[in-house]
Amino acid sequence: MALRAVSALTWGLGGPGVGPLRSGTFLRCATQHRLEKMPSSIGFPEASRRPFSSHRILVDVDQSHGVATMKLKNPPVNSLSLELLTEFVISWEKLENDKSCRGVILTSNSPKIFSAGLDITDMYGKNAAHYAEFWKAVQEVWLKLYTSNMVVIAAINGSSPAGGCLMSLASDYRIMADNPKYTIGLNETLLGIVAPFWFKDNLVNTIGNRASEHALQRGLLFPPADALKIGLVDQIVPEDKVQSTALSVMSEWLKIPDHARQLTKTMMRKPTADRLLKQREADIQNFVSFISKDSIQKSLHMYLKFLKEREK
Ligand SMILES: CCCCCCCCCCCCC/C=C/C(=O)SCCNC(=O)CCNC(=O)[C@H](O)C(C)(C)COP(=O)(O)OP(=O)(O)OC[C@H]1O[C@@H](n2cnc3c(N)ncnc32)[C@H](O)[C@@H]1OP(=O)(O)O
Repeated sequence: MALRAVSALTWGLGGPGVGPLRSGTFLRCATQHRLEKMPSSIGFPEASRRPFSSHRILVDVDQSHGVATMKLKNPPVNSLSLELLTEFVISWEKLENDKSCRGVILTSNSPKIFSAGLDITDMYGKNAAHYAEFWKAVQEVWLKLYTSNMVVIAAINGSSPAGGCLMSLASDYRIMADNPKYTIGLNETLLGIVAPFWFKDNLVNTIGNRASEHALQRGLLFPPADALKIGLVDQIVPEDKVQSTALSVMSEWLKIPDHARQLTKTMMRKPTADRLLKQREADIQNFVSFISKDSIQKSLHMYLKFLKEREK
């Protein structure tokens, strides 16, 4: 009975005003019925799985439930290199174009590390053209995640500093493994660099202005319990429950009619995304000139040295 009510609502609202979303909505309603019958804590049945992958991205689409799991796979620390970012965009577009895919769980293939953030070696000792290409790819990944029509859930199964935190922030919901050894946050200032305005905007939209001011200036990295307290993550769960919780949360989100959720998401996020879109080229130029400075290159050099030499 409840299933029918959801579908009637969805289709009833699929009028001329939501034209571009309509056909997707019909397809997605069929998926929705099956999804609501799914015991949410189980994995995907083999028969309906359609995996695809590239060197650094593994994707497993469960077609019958309309949910994909995307895993970052760039050992040793899942740094967001130009190659990974490029492959990410290609895989993401594939999912966006797959009308049966309504939600993505973003996670890591490595134990202990969700992502070490932007690959510092892409920001150090390269030329201006490389920095520009790299930054454009960083922008593109953020825009894709932040403005996606799909439900995006970050299953943060390890540490998630800086760019790793940004990917999580761009998701709709964040579930983190409750292990005090893991941390999450925008720690750019600790590297002697500055989080750009759109990292800051995404953080402010998530945890508020005062908490962002504090966290950003000090480059704070929060253990899960503290991240939960300030709203940087939405839920913390035992390490072995991250994926099953993500599936369960996804099934709740997918009960909402797609077009209504998507329009609401757009209403909430478009002004922030537009701020970057309006000055995308200037933002690239800012990054290139900032990162090329001798003082910044020196800071990055020192930080890389610190990472290599610190006691484990
Ligand atoms: C007027 C205002 C103007 C403003 C203009 C603004 C313009 C924009 C400015 C620039 C903005 C840039 C934004 C940057 C965002 C980022 O994401 S920067 C990256 C930040 N990341 C980090 O600080 C994380 C660093 N890494 C770690 O803390 C740890 O590695 C780990 C993730 C916790 C894992 O620890 P562990 O398992 O112990 O592994 P390690 O031994 O430390 O590392 C293994 C090897 O990996 C190398 N490595 C680690 N992180 C990175 C990385 N991010 N990039 C590249 N390489 C990395 C590490 O050095 C080890 O290397 P080897 O010793 O050679 O094995």
